[in-house]
Parts: sequence; C-alpha cells; structure tokens
Amino acid sequence: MIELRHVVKRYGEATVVDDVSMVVEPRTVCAIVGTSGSGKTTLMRMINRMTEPSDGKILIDGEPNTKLPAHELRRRIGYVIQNHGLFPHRTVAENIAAVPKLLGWDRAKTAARVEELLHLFGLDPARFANRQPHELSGGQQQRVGVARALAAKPNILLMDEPFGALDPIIRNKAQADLLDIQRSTGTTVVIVTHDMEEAIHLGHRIAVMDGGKLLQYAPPAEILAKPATPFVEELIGSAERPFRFLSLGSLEGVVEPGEAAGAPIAAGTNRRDALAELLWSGRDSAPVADAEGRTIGRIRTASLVSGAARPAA
Ligand SMILES: Nc1ncnc2c1ncn2[C@@H]1O[C@H](COP(=O)(O)OP(=O)(O)OP(=O)(O)O)[C@@H](O)[C@H]1O
Repeated sequence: MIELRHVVKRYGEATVVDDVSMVVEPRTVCAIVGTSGSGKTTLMRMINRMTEPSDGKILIDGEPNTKLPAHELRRRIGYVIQNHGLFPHRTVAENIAAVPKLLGWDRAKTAARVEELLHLFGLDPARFANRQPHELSGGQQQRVGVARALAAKPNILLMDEPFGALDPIIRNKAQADLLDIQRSTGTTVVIVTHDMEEAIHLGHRIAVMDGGKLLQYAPPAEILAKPATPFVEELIGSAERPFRFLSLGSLEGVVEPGEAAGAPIAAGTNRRDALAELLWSGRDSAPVADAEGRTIGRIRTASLVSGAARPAA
C-alpha cells in the first residue's frame, strides 16, 4: 500500500504539488491524469524519492519511504518512462539484468529471470537477448523497458507516460500486456498519463490533478458519473462520456435469452465494442458466444444504448 499524507512540493515560490493525500491499495492500478504541468510526474517521483517532498509524508506498506536510503528504495520500486530509458550500449539481456545485478543476484538466477521476462513479453530470447536497443522497434524497446523495471520482482511499478510514444495499435497491445502482467503478479502500479482513455482503461482508481492539486480520486465509473469539478468534466470530454462509460461494462447483465442473426459477439467483449460492432454491421441485435463458441443468448442495440445513460444520482 502506498499512502501519501499532505504531500507538498515547492520549487522556489511555486507550489507544484499542493497538499495531496491519497492511498493506493495493494495490487491495484492508480492512474494519475491531468494537463501538462499539473504536477503528475512530480507527485509520482516523490514515491520513490527521485524527487524529495518539501512537506508531508509518504508511507509504503506502513513505513515512511525515508526509512531506507533513497538508492535502495529505488531498486525496490520499478520505474518506466516514455522513451524507455534503456542503456543504449548494453544488450537487451544486460538492460533487463541491471537491477538484479545491483542487488547481487547470482548469474544463474539473473539469466533465468531475463529469459522468463523475455518469454513473458513475447520476445524470443534467441533472437532478442543479445541485440542492442537500437536494433528493436519502438514497441519492443518499450516492452524491454517494462521487463527491466519488473526484473527484480518489485511490489510497486511507477510508470511515467510509458506508452505515449507508441502508435495506437501497439499501444493497445502494451496496455493489455500490462494489465495481464499486473493481474498475474499483483504488482501495485502507479501510471502517469495525459490520456483519460488510458486512465479509464487501466486504472482501478484515477487521480485527477490540476495546478498541483488533487481534484478527485475515485474509480473510473465514479469519475465519469460524478466529476467533482467542471475541470474534471472537461477532461472526461462530454462527447466521449457515454462511450467511456460503456467501455467499463461487460456484456454480463445485458445478454438476454433469444436468437439473433449474424456473426456472434464474444462474451468477453466490453459494451462499447459490442455496440460499435452492432452499429457497424447495421444490426439491432446479435448472438453472443462464450469462449468455446457456444451461443449463450443475444444482445440488443437498444439495451446497450440505454446502459450508456448517466446513472441516477
Ligand atoms: N526541478 C524543477 N525545478 C523547478 N520547477 C520544476 C522542476 N520540476 C518540475 N517543475 C515544475 O513543476 C510543475 C509540475 O511539473 P510536472 O513534471 O510534475 O508536471 P506534469 O503534470 O507531469 O507535466 P507533463 O505532463 O508535461 O509531464 C511544472 O510547472 C514544472 O515546470
């Protein structure tokens, strides 16, 4: 658990993080969103003391983060930045092994971990382990950046706009991979992003920053349904709001008995994607199939549309 208590950062006269208190529960993803210069990165960097607060306290699993020397704390917390920050003259394997090496892991254990991570991120060790970062695509470099941050199995992973430089398709894949890995390892993730879409997709809770202040800290559904201020509402984007709301919902609850024509929609599809499929194929209903391909009922455009309405207060 990460707990921020009245955290403040000042640079000269400017207060860039202004009395922020929040708790990130273990095994969850917290997405920090806000406009440029709102203090997102500064807030996150105070967790691993890349930036020291001017005031306030940060506790990790109940202990002040000042208990360990800063460099030791940083080795225990994974950190990923936008342009991956890989060492350019080291191989992929050496990059991933950097923190285990600092922690004094033996060769065999380190090599096994590097191999495990390369497999996990879909990078065949025989092809990729000995390449240098410039011999990889942007998406591959970013995967190596995340693998490196996870190498020593940190409980906490901090990510600063990690997918900002990726094209939309690779970005979706990187987000899906992150969620899979987060679920399977139980890592607590704090991710800074400009993109509300990304925050809604990844975050169990979203922290909205503006001018150094934490305006709202709540689960995505609550941010969408009850934005705390006009700024939060603006950030959500009123035109996008119903669709973002739909994207949070599964088909469970809207599947009804009955038949429908045409290609089935997978039961694991979110409501927004299912609606898009119905609209695009010009149907007002579609069969729904489970993972084995068995039809389990149908969905109707009308019931998806009514689920996009603002929830009753
Ligand atoms: N070392 C520093 N010295 C002085 N001012 C700083 C320093 N680091 C950050 N700032 C200022 O603090 C404010 C918040 O910066 P920060 O990087 O946290 O914002 P951000 O929300 O992450 O922005 P972006 O999305 O553009 O990265 C900015 O006005 C920035 O200029």
